[in-house]
Amino acid sequence: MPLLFKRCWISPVRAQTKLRQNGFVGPATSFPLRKVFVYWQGIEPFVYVADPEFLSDIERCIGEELGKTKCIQERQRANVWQRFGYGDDWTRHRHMITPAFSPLNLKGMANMMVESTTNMLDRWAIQINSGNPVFDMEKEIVVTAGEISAKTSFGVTGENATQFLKNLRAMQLALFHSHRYAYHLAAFWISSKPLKPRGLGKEIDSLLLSIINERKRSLVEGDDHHDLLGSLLKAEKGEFTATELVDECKTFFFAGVETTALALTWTFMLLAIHPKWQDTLRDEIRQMSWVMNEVLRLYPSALNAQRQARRDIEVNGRVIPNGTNIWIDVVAMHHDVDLWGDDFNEFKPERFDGDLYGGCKNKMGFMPFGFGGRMCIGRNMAFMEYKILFSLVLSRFEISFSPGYRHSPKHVFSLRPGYDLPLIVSNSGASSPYPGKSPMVEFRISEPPKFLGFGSGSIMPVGHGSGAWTPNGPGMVSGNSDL
Ligand code: HEM
Repeated sequence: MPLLFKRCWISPVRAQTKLRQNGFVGPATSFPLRKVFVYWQGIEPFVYVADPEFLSDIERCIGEELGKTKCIQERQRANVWQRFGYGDDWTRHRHMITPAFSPLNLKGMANMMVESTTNMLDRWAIQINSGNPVFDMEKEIVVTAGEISAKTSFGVTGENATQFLKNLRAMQLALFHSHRYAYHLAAFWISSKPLKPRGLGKEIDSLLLSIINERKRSLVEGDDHHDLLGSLLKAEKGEFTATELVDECKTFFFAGVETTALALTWTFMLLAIHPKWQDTLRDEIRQMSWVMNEVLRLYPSALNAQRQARRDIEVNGRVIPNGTNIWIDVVAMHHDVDLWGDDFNEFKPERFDGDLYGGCKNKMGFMPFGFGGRMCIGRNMAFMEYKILFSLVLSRFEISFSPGYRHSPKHVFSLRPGYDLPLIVSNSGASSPYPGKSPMVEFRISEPPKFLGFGSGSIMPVGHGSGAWTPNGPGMVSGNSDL
């Protein structure tokens, strides 16, 4: 007992006193761990939250009461990156883009996903036959997810797609200043004239603008595109300015590409460690959702969510003053022993068997796609891409670890492997449950995608009342709309 007292009380207080004497100030030491406290970034107050109970109360707030944090908005604006979700007219934008994510529209995108994935797998087959079975899986996935995102966002294909992706990747490089990206992108730069990061924003904007103008012309002629831009143009009926449309396209691309690519990347790693799950998924595609949930629990693409109080908000009898930022620590909640139990650090997709929240003691403790009215609008699209990609991969290949892998997840904007993800890919010896054809090709031609879990309307606020994320639907039908 005295040892515990020393470790939990005496030592931290001593350390804190010493730090304060040396001018380091911050929240006071606390035992047990505080899950809600205030800290400052310069003159900006932040309420740190890793308590789902507290979050449940915040979630009741409507969209106008809780916006995105303005200080982060300023930083992103400076980076010519997405603006969606920050401005005062978020409601109008969200309404306008919602139909683009309808089940019918998503179904029209399945072909594009199948095509890009099949191209990747054909490349793999050639490389394996040439005697080199080791792939840097993160790079493979970033390239393919980027291609899928360019196609599904604004229908960019062929030569245009290649040039567009080069520019966008170069812009990502300029944004993230990460040596890892520099490495991947170098390959694209070698074969084309390098772009100056400063000119990139403008170059991408003008490329997008030309795509948008072309698409507006073809829309008049009755051309029907099933990508996100196509649906948006049909819905907005000239209401959006050219700048807004360009911003929207950038949002579609950036919001979808990193997040999905990382979910896929970490899944590859975990499936290589747990080959049993590769077999399970070959037999039972339904379990793909469990695996994706579990991957996003362990390695959430978005490590945190942020909000800003737009008026005084009452939470459990306490008031969060107007203007206060709220920093929600998603990764802390996803790894909280009190919420998940002793096996919280283990890869156990079966915890999602029959439970949308994986047995989490509080459903707000599992929020890979955010929460409330601002929850990720592309989550069903991500699920679709995930399922298509893995069903195609596993019907042809087996994945195993390369001894070169060094496990060191790194927080560079999102959570990514610190030192590549080298994996060995071999032709699958398993008997495919889909002899002669890929499962998703069948899905593509026959029926509406059952797993997408939408309600029936086109404008569907999500996550209201019922709490956090509802992968298969029940909470997705309209409730108290805060749109
Ligand atoms: C595994 C894949 C994905 C993950 C983990 C993910 C996660 C997230 C998260 C955490 C947010 C913030 C939600 C909040 O603040 O409460 C978000 C917002 C958003 N996501 Fe995703 N996302 C994924 C895929 C996609 C895809 C494929 C798209 C499609 C283009 C997309 C489009 C968006 C948009 C437009 C927003 C802003 C929504 C708003 O502010 O109203 N996401 N996403």
